[in-house]
Amino acid sequence: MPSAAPLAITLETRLSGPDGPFRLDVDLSVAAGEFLVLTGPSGAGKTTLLRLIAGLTRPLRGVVSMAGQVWSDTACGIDLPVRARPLGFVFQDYALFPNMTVAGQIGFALHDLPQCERADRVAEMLDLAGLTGLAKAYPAQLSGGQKQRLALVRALARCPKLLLLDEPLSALDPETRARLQGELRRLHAHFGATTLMTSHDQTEAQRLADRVLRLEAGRLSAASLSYPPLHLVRA
Ligand SMILES: Nc1ncnc2c1ncn2[C@@H]1O[C@H](COP(=O)(O)OP(=O)(O)OP(=O)(O)O)[C@@H](O)[C@H]1O
Repeated sequence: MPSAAPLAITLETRLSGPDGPFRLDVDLSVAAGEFLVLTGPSGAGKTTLLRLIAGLTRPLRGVVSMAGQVWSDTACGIDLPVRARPLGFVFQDYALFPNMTVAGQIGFALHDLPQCERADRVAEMLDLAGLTGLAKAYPAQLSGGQKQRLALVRALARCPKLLLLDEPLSALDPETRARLQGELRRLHAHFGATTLMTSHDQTEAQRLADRVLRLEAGRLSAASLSYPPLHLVRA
């Protein structure tokens, strides 16, 4: 079970939804190594919450800290830039560079490593993603599942403390999606990163997560489980 220093989030901001303005007001503690899935209706603020944690969006007020390091604190004027936060972010649309090879995309994420170390690390990540044979391919030559596996290992290449996944599987066909759920859980276990994922799919959320929370109109609540988590089924 996850342990050690948690990710602690107390954030408040104003959002404007289709039914008018509402407040995102979140107080959340996530254990180190926990896999937490956020569900909830469209427009509830799930993506915004991930963006606030990553430092891509500024909150009205609040604090984000991870393993004792304050990433942002509006009261103290602390706001670490995204690149200074040890996190990986995976978006629904993969966000791959179209003119960069598969190996190049991973190497780019490791640009500050010495060349020989970088090559070894790229090879290791390609192997983990099952993409070694496609190292020289470009994103347009990959299937949806391959693109998403690449986006995942690219985000994990630097061994981030925190992995943020925004609807990472929603663009995939059901079969690929089911397969990638197992891949996600495997990579999560391999890297041990605390993981926060958003998903519209209740079954997916409940099978992947250590804990599922529901975000509705900017407020978090516990979601009840009706399916056994995938990792428990496989154990
Ligand atoms: N910077 C911002 N300022 C004000 N409103 C915003 C801002 N960013 C997003 N919103 C609004 O906040 C609401 C929540 O958006 P968000 O994308 O976080 O929801 P979501 O739960 O991720 O939805 P979906 O499941 O459809 O992706 C939307 O109505 C959006 O237009």
